[in-house]
Amino acid sequence: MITKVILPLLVTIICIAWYKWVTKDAVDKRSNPPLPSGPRDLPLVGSLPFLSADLHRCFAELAQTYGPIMKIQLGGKLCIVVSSSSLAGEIMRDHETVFVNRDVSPAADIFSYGGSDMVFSLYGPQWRAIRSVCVKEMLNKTRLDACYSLRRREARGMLSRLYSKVGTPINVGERMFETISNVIMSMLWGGTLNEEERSIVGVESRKATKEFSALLGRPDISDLFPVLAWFDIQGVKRKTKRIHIRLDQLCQSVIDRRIEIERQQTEESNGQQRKDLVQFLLQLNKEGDPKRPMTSVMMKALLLDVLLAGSETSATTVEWAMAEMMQHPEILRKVQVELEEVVGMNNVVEESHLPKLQYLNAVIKETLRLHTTLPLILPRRAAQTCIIGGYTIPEGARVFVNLWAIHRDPTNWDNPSQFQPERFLNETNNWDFNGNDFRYFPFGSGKRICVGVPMARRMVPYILASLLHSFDWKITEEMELDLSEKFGLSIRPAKPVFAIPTPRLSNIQLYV
Ligand code: HEM
Repeated sequence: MITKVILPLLVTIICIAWYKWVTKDAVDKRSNPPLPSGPRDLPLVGSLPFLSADLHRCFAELAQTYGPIMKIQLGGKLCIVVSSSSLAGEIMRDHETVFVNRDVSPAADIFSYGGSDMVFSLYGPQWRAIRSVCVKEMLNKTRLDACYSLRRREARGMLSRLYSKVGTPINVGERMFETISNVIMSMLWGGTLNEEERSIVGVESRKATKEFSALLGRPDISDLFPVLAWFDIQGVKRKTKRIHIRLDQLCQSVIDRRIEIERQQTEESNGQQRKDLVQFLLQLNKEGDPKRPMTSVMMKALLLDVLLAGSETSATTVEWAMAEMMQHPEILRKVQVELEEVVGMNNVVEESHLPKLQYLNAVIKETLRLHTTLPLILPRRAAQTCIIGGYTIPEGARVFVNLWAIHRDPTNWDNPSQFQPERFLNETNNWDFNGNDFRYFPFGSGKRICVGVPMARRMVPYILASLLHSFDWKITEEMELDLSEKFGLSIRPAKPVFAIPTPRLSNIQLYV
């Protein structure tokens, strides 16, 4: 009886179990595609020991072996790197809601007052409210037009300072950072502070934002090994907190100053036009409209966002454009010929000239392609497990889109490593900055696309055009020009770019 019933039953069960076990892998693969492949990793540290400091280049090289989507274990973080325009489209457009949040490091968390800003906050009602205020009101055309006199004042100041240094080598990156952050600060609080206050606040905040972006761009053990975060081994958290306190006090002092000014104002002058952005934010704060919330923490977080996100990116773009033109004097000459035609030689550049400066605009587009300011954009975080390019991206993975590699992809660009502004002329595609073409999107794409595009579109060409219209620039043989890159929050030239200015305009009044 036992042999007749139990034995066949047992054999049947074993056969079914064996069949299930054998086919399990195939079924798993069908329903759950595998993780992408990637470089070897070691226990605990992952692939960290095998990576070089300039991550964007290193990722691009690894992609040659592992393909346009790969998995890299950085310490305790599982990272996914995509390096093709089609996969960038899958991440940033097709599955936008899954990847809409940034993967925030401990330093970024401190910088953003725990996500009360725009850059690092979670996608949700608060982010939507801040973003909408920024896009519709703070950086809209009318307000940017109204701030033109502040930008103009800073640009003229830059020309006058350069004029006093003619014939001597200028550190282009430093001067650009100074000028652009002055322009931004002027728009933020130029109507609130007097000249002396502006200069004190300017020096302090430039120093602090530089230190901040160095900290944000540096690999942090607490970020890669969350279990060690408490120990803050490199002291990144401690240093970030220290700088943050300084910047917080600085923003608070500006806000207090504005409150004091408004208190002193008479009834009639109170109705005057708002002159700067602090004034505008304070107004929102007072209104207390729940649809447009603006607490004092949000105000400070937003001021820091604009300062940090706007100055280094824009200044670096001008610095790279200048470096490329030092390398290619024929391109510099073409820009100057265009400026002579559009602006004239007895005049100064105005923002109203910018739409007519097509070659200059092509130079800027090419600079943003070849020297992609944020090479890995800002890493995103997978909110849920998702299939991209036929592979599984697990929930919580940090996702890097290697924009630097996409902007140099030979399948999309001829001679990708050459600086050729002409590629942006005579094209049916006008290669705009709206992030819809995943072959070229220097300002990112989708809901989190750079909110500062309208500001950068005015500031960067205006400053560059002013520099090239008012001065000739040259380098001597001793001033070696090195176009290699240094990886950080943004890519800067590894060695500072120096150039010597000589005035081009005969009317000295145009420099004062
Ligand atoms: C050449 C100059 C600039 C470049 C290349 C640049 C590039 C970028 C990029 C690539 C992103 C990430 C977009 C994404 O995740 O899809 C970004 C975000 C951002 N940028 Fe810019 N940016 C520039 C200038 C500015 C300026 C002048 C401001 C000042 C308002 C600014 C403010 C921001 C902010 C607030 C975000 C975060 C937006 C959000 O998360 O909703 N940027 N930028």
